[in-house]
Amino acid sequence: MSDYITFALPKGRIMQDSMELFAKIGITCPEMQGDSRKLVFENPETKFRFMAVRATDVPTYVEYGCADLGVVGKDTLLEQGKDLYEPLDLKFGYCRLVVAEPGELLRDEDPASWSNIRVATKYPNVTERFFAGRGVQVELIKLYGSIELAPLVGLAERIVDLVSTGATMRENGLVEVETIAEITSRLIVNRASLKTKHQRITRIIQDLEKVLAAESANG
Ligand SMILES: Nc1ncnc2c1ncn2[C@@H]1O[C@H](COP(=O)(O)OP(=O)(O)OP(=O)(O)O)[C@@H](O)[C@H]1O
Ligand SMILES: O=P(O)(O)OC[C@H]1O[C@H](OP(=O)(O)OP(=O)(O)O)[C@H](O)[C@@H]1O
Repeated sequence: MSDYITFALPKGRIMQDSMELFAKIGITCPEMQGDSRKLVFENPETKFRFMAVRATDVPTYVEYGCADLGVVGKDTLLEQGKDLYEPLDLKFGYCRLVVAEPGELLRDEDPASWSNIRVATKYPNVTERFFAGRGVQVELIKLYGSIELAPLVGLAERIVDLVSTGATMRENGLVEVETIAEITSRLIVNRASLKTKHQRITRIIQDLEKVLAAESANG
């Protein structure tokens, strides 16, 4: 067993928020500063290792134990449904997963009357579950990015995607129909690591919990 604690972190927007939070409990990695194409960074003094991976791949690295811990959006967890321990809501990475369609289409119809629709999304499982709960049949079109383009070119009139500032929807003439879920980033833990590295991992969770509680008390 490695004496390192390994984190899988998404390369994009979540990486910086994660490292800023970890610094507050003394987890740092000087090797990560500066531009680099490296994918693994280590702090040999404190025995922490950080892997930079695609956001959607974080749960896989943690599930297979290549990483003991990971940070990932709740959207990805809802979509993948993997068996991971999810002890903490880290509160950053806030956005919403919504159903949306062109504004002019919403003016002419009532979404409550939908019975059979086509939806483009990066989140087919969440979308199918959501509409199944409403008794609406969906034809799913799986996309990997720029979902807002689909209604503009007639690929699908409706989409399910993330909204943060709302700028992407607005600039593409789309409006929200309904929120499916509020999203934040979560800490996830490999179940075996929780047993084999119990003391160090429990300490990390408890320390983070204290920082998050203090931050929410300070507004
Ligand atoms: N506009 C946004 N504002 C805030 N958080 C967001 C936004 N878009 C995505 N997120 C959150 O950040 C996570 C990672 O998003 P990011 O854009 O870095 O990766 P991605 O390119 O969507 O994923 P991948 O690289 O795996 O395809 C998302 O899963 C979500 O939880
Ligand atoms: O409400 P806004 O602040 O405009 O943000 C929403 C956009 O951000 C995300 O896309 P991302 O930047 O990850 O690119 P992608 O479409 O390639 O996934 C999301 O999929 C929306 O397109």
